[in-house]
Amino acid sequence: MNRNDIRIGLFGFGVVGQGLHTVLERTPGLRARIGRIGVKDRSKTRSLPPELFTFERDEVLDDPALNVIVELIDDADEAYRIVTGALRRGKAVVTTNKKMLAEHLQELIELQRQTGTPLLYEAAACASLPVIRNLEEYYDTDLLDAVEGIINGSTNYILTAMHRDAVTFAAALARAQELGFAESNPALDVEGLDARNKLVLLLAHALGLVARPEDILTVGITGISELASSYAREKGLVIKLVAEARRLPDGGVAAAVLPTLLRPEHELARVHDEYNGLITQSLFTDRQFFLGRGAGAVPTASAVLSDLSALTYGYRYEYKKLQQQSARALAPAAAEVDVLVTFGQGHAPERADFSRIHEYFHSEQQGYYLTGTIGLARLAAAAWLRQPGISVVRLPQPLRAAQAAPVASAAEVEAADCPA
Ligand SMILES: NC(=O)C1=CN([C@@H]2O[C@H](COP(=O)(O)OP(=O)(O)OC[C@H]3O[C@@H](n4cnc5c(N)ncnc54)[C@H](OP(=O)(O)O)[C@@H]3O)[C@@H](O)[C@H]2O)C=CC1
Ligand SMILES: N[C@@H](CC=O)C(=O)O
Repeated sequence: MNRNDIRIGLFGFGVVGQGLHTVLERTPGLRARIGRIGVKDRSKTRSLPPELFTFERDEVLDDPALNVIVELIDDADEAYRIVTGALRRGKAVVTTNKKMLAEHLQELIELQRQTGTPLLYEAAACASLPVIRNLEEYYDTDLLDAVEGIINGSTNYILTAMHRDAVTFAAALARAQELGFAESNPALDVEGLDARNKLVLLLAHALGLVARPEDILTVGITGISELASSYAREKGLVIKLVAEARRLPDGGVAAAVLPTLLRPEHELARVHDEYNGLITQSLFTDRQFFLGRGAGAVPTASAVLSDLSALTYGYRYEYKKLQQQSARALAPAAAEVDVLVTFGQGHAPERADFSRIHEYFHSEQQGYYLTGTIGLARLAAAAWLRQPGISVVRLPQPLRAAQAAPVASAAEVEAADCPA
């Protein structure tokens, strides 16, 4: 494929698909044209000539006039069929579907190797931020210790609107949907699952680990309590949904997506609206920070455009960290985290799950909270974590290797004076 002859078979003509059309119209220097568009809904009026559209997947995949497939649909199962079908036909693919990628990453890496056909997905993690290719190429030799970021635009938009502008959760979510930031199923955003899927991609390209999404502890923003918000306000902290992956000294990796209290001087505390921010931590460069729009039509399409351009010079992911690392795995049992847990009477967390309880508080009006240290595996397995009426927010300290300390002694629990 050369820069003067990019013939795109496009799937999806929604927010990102139309964004790609806009971006291509305004990009001199790359002669790309959309040859066919696969969509689903026969009743929709389209802004382009009807003969461009089809409802048959194979009409696009088998069209010999098209030399690249761009998959921009919101159905992960159908996206999987499109992407694997294209790779098996030897057609290079660009996709934005992080759910599909996270669920099938190992298989898709294998398929690229078997077919010798590239699959690029810069927009699937952090939309317009150029993170995947940077993690893959720039940090090829200076090995990364951690990535930490706000990697979902909708939840950041909602939290910003609620805390800065005093908008309700429902109104902020509705606006994020109108603006094209939210997933078609917004539960993926607000329950933290979209951030988790993106973290799977970052783990592979930053730390050389292909994780199963369901193995990553994930808490979204729907349960953040009023008491947690007032705790944040009183301490001068902000709550953001943060995804974090960190190498532990024994070689394992701790990873989680958690609402997190951040100090105002933290880079991520100043990431607002639908913006994303990603911090990398490596041995030689130390700390670096990427900032940019994490959702929306044209910003997302700009990353798709960049992938199309990369294909014209033969670029493909080599999954360099996967080659460099041997047998790296998630190790939640070797990690711990400091959390704020708020709860009401009759909804207390299991105190014995904590290795240390730092503070305990009760307010007649607002309920109870405790702060403490808990093993990541313990927290993930805790039945109380998913109970209504209990809210868990990470304290500002990063994930870290678990200390040898035993779980809270009876005396410590007694001293903390928590209710049962
Ligand atoms: N919106 C954003 O900011 C970002 C989105 N993404 C990802 O990009 C993808 C697209 O998102 P977005 O554009 O917002 O979604 P939209 O809901 O706006 O558009 C979805 C498109 O997919 C088409 N579609 C759905 N199911 C099928 C199917 N079975 N066969 C063919 N076409 C189908 C729809 O067809 P029809 O028009 O007929 O309804 C529609 O054109 C998703 O994977 C999303 O996660 C990634 C980064 C940012
Ligand atoms: N729904 C996603 C869209 C981009 O990936 C988000 O809000 O981040």
